[in-house]
Order: sequence, then C-alpha cells, then structure tokens
Amino acid sequence: MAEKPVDQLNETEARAELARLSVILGEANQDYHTKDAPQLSDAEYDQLKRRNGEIESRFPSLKRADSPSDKVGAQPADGFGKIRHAVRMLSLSNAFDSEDVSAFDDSLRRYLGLAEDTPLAFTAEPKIDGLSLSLRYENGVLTQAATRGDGEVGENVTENALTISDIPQRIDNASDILEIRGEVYMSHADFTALNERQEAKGDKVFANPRNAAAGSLRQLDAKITRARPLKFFAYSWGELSAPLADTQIDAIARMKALGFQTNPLTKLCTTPQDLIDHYKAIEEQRATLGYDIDGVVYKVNDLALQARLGFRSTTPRWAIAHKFAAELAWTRLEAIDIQVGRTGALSPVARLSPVTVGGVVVSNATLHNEDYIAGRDSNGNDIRDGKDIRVGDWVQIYRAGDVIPKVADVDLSKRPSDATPFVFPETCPECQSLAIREEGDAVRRCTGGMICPAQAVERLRHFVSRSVFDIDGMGAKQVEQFYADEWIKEPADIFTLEERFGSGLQKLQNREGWGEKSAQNLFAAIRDAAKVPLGRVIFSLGIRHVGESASNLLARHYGSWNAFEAAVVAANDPESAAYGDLLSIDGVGAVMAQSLINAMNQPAERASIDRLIAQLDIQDAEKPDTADSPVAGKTVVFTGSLERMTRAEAKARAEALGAKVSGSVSKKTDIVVAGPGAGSKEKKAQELGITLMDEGAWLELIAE
Ligand SMILES: NC(=O)c1ccc[n+]([C@@H]2O[C@H](COP(=O)([O-])OP(=O)(O)OC[C@H]3O[C@@H](n4cnc5c(N)ncnc54)[C@H](O)[C@@H]3O)[C@@H](O)[C@H]2O)c1
Ligand SMILES: [Zn+2]
Repeated sequence: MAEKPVDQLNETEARAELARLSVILGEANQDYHTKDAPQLSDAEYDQLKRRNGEIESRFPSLKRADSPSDKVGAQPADGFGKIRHAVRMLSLSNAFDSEDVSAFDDSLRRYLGLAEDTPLAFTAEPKIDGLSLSLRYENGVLTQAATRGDGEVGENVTENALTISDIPQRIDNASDILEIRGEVYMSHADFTALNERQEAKGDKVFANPRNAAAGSLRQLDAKITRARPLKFFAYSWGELSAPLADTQIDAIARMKALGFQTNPLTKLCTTPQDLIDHYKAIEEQRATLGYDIDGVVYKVNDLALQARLGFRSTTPRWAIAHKFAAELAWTRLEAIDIQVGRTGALSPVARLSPVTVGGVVVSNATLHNEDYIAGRDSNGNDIRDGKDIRVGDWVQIYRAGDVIPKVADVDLSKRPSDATPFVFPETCPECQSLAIREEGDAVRRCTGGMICPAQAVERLRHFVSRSVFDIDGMGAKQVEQFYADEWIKEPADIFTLEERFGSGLQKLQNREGWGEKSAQNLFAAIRDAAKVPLGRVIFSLGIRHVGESASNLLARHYGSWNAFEAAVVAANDPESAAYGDLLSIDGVGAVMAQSLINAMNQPAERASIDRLIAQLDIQDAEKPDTADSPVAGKTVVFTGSLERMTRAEAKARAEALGAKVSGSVSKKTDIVVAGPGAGSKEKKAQELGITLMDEGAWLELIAE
C-alpha cells in the first residue's frame, strides 16, 4: 500500500501513523540490534524513520512519549549482564548530499557564533559498518567491555572482547580511568569464510559483515566469539581521568600510540569542500578496503568546541554521518558468465568483487543481454552514453528493494589498458549448440532444444503436459524427479523406462510415493500414450514458434511423419520446392519455418527426435479433402455459444475440411457462425455483408 504523503495527513491519521511507525521501528530495532537479523533493508528502515520524524515535526503535540526519534539502538538482550555507561553512547545524525554538509557547517557556525571566514576544522573518518563497543581500562587493565545497547545501558561482553586480538588487554602509560570506544567489524574475507563454515555445518548464515560481527560479539558463550575473526578500530572515548588530547585528530593519534588500531583513511579537513573531496576519495576506495563502510563521519576537530556544542537527545551536535547512497556502490567486474535459462535464453551475469549494497553483499549482477553490454538499448540507441562494459571494468552496482542487482554504469577512467570488448558467445555454453538471435529479439537463444541440459527439464515438462502427451501419473513433478535421478534425460527415455528397469519395477516401488499398483499404472499409461496423432507429436517437440495449432496445420498438410520429416529436411535449401511448399501453408511464416528447419537439421537434436519417433506409434493425419469440401479455403468465425459441439471441436472439424478459423471478423471473413449470445461480431458481419448462419445451418453446410 502506498503511504499517504505526510503533508496530506490529518491529525487523526497522523496519530495512527505515529503509533504504527513506533511499532514497526521498535520491531526493526529489535531485529537489527538485538537479534542481528534485520527484516527490513536499511533504506526501508531509514525511510520509515524519516517519515516518523517528518510527522512529528508537522504535529509536535502528537509526538509519542516512546517516540523512535528519541531512541538509540535497542535495549540490552536478556542473558547478558548489564553495564550502565558512565558517558552515554549515541547515534549520529545523517547527511545525504553536499547540501546537507554545508548546512551542517552553517548550523555549527550559527550555534558557535563564528564568522564565515573563521576557520572551522573537521576530521573525516570512514564510518565503519560494524557495532560500537566501549572498553573500560582501569589502571591500564581491561576491566569491562560493553555494547551500546540503548545508549544508557549496554550488554556486558567483556569475556568476548578479550578474545579479539585488536583489543589490548593491558595498556602501558594509561590514565587511571580510560574508556576507549570504537567499532567491532569483520572483514569481507573473514565474513565469506565464516558463512561457508556456517553453511557446511547447517548453521545460520549472515546477510552481511555487520550482522556477522554483531552476532559473533554478542554471544553468551565467549568460546564462540573466540572462533570468529573480529577486528576493532578505535575512534572515540567515554569516561577519562585525563584528557587524551585537545583535538579529535590528536586524540586518534594518541589512541594509536596506546596500542589501538585506528583507521588510516582518517583525515583533517578545513572546509566543507575538503570534506566532500575526501568523501569522494573514500567512496572510490570503498570496494577495495576489504571491510564495509557505509559513509564518512565528520567531527568538529577542536574538542573544546565539541564540548560547547554538546548533544541532542540521541546525537552529538558536533558530528554528522555523510552516508553513501544506499542502493549504489562501485566495484570491479571480475568476469562475465553466460547462464542458460529454461527456455534456452543466454543471459550474461556479472561476477563482481563482493560489495555491500543496501545491507546485502552483492557478488553477481545481471547484464541483461548483449546489447546492454555493448551500450545499446533494444532500439539501437545509446545507453550510458554508449559506454560498453568490459571484464576488469570499474562498474556501478544498483540494487533497489529486492530486485536483482544491476550493473548501472562504467567508470572509463579506471578501465585497464588491456581490457577488450566483450564478445558474446554464439554457441550455448551448456550444450555447444548454435545460439542464435532472431530479428527483433533482444535475447540470444540456444537452439539445442532437447539436447541442452539447461532446457531439458522444461522440454520434458512440456512433453508430459496436459495438451501434449498427458500421461497419467507422469506430471511435471515426476518428470523433474526422474530427470534429477537421471532415469529420464529426453522424451524417448519415458518410453524405455519400463524396459530399462526390467525387474526394476522394484526400483520405482522403492521410491517414496510409488507402490506396485501405481508403478504398473504408470507403465500402462506410457504404453497407451505411445499411440499418438501426428499433430501432437510435432507439438511435443517443443520447437520454438511451433505451437499447437501450427503443429496441427503441419500434420494435416504433410499427413505422415515420414512426409513431414523428408519435407522439412529438404526445405533446408531455401531454393527448394520443399521450402516453398512449407511457406505456402497458411499459418506458417518464415520465422516458424526456419525454427523447424533448424531443429530437424541439427544432428544432435535430430538424433534425439529420431530416438523418440522410434518409440511411438504415430497416427497419420487426415488430409483435408478440399476437393469436395464446401468450406475449403474459407475463413470462418464462430461466435456466441454453440450447442451441439464445443468451440474446440467446431474449430477442429472446420479445419479438417480445409477452412481457416479466425477469432475476429474482418473483410476477409467468409462465414460467421453465430450462436445465442453472439454480440459485436454478429453485428459486424451484418455491416460487412458477410454470410451469417446459425449452428444448424453450419452443420448442414458441412453435411453432418
Ligand atoms: N534494517 C533495519 O531493520 C535497521 C534497524 C535499525 C537500524 N538500522 C540501521 O542502523 C543505522 C542506525 O543505527 P545507529 O543508530 O547505530 O546509527 P548509525 O549506524 O547510522 O551511526 C552511529 C554509529 O556509527 C558507528 N561508527 C562507525 N564509525 C564511526 C566513526 N568513525 N565515528 C563515530 N561513529 C562511528 C558507531 O557504531 C555509531 O554507533 C541506520 O543505518 C539504519 O539503517 C537498520
Ligand atoms: Zn544449450
């Protein structure tokens, strides 16, 4: 349901909406901070939180006592000891673009009464995407480690923190009380390896490195934490018995001197433009850092000014987090793989150096089709200014909601000098058959049909479907299972199943869901199904563009399998009479003809078709005796309800007599057969002066 814009809410709606958002955001906080298993994407969460804030500022009197705006994180989870922070641990306010950054600078100057030309310096620090941890050292010894919790009270994870090698257990030259704060995180490589181990053990896998880090630190059993490769960057502090330094940048240097890891991308900046430049520089390196960051934090450098600026309810006034766009990230394209879909479509897939986009690690993205890679849309117009996509390129990944990630853009300035244009394969990577692209089709398709493993299951499903072979006891489910068991690889195998099993009735009976009776019934149904009309056989081959009615037309035209087969083989020569004859069939166009010819002239697919034909008892089609049929060559439309036959039957009989049955009335229509309830078609026939008759008259005409 689309949400109503905030400026259109009335007071009652606003109150209800705030109540709803408080529940949703409360649950999301629990899922994210306490269970380390978010159900919403970060972008969705941020959007709801922003909406909540907007409603509150439009209706200040409606702000709830338990407003999500006043909350940091979530309450400590049960099971952990609780630690009350001597100094609160807060969140950060956000900037999303450079205007927000200038506004931040302006608001600080206003608050501090600084003139425009008075310098105001900031640190710019990567915003590490992990979870914050406060470490308390007393006389140089680590005595307590606490998570942020709800900002006031955190979880006691001291035992767990002691297992992290980046965290010193003792510090020389420390003041009596020293609280160091920073981020616990997991590298991409460790995250991938952890998930592989978890998966192998059948344990929970994590959506992203942040959840993995949080889930690993927040373990009631510190032995589990020990086995998890966690890291720590220090960037802040809590209670101190002696100040670390006078400025943010020196405080960071001091923490480094004390033995902590600090982030090397931290930089002192003197103007908002400096901040933006460093933000861009960091964003460019994001995919190669080896760990996740989700923005850059700007902090007033002068700690005396930080003290003057102080705090709002959940955020410091002296800092802001400039977030990266949630749906976008740059990374390297490592390879382009071709996947073959169930209908034979060749789809290019980008293999990426893993990057977290919107809270999910992305290592594959779609490249759509060969035109898209080449920088063209389906009409041949340039996309991305005509930039093509090459292996080795630096590419922008786009991911919104749950849609498959896409490669949106290329940075040509970073293209390796030896990168070459991607050559789209002209053969199927699964079966090596020719892959062709028909005119007007954006997609290249494998022509391997039955012999293509990627398409086999789909072909088999089509083969056993209702309108084709319709074998009792052999539906899509069974055929998929038999394929998975390698009992059936192609349609011909269905008919040799019983013989191949020999006494192996047993084999089938041992399968879940099969008893002696059902197995015998299946074999009987298969035997019955082998006797089949020619049209159905042609349709069963699943040749592209050759649908049910075209199959019947072909069957009636050629009469027997042998005639059909010989004709289509001969038609491979476009100069041949056979080709002309094939095209002369009303309802067979050049595209369908080519598709038929391809299927019947490719050795591997032909061999598979021949194996099937050898198993069948094909009923010849009756050629319409057009000579003495009164409706031969006529175009007939049936409309309204028929009482003595079904619509399908009427159509089949008319076609058998050489008539063409159409769904709509036009000048080309010769006869309209109108039953009760006929509407516009009957009227149109009258207008056009077309022969109109009822069902009885029609049956008389065709002498039944
Ligand atoms: N998907 C969900 O359901 C869901 C639910 C709740 C929160 N969230 C996400 O969590 C975030 C909000 O959580 P938050 O309140 O922790 O805010 P935040 O993560 O946006 O910012 C505050 C945190 O940044 C971290 N940080 C990293 N590097 C830092 C540095 N150099 N200096 C200072 N702090 C640094 C600290 O841990 C700090 O607590 C949002 O991005 C939101 O999307 C998502
Ligand atoms: Zn193939």
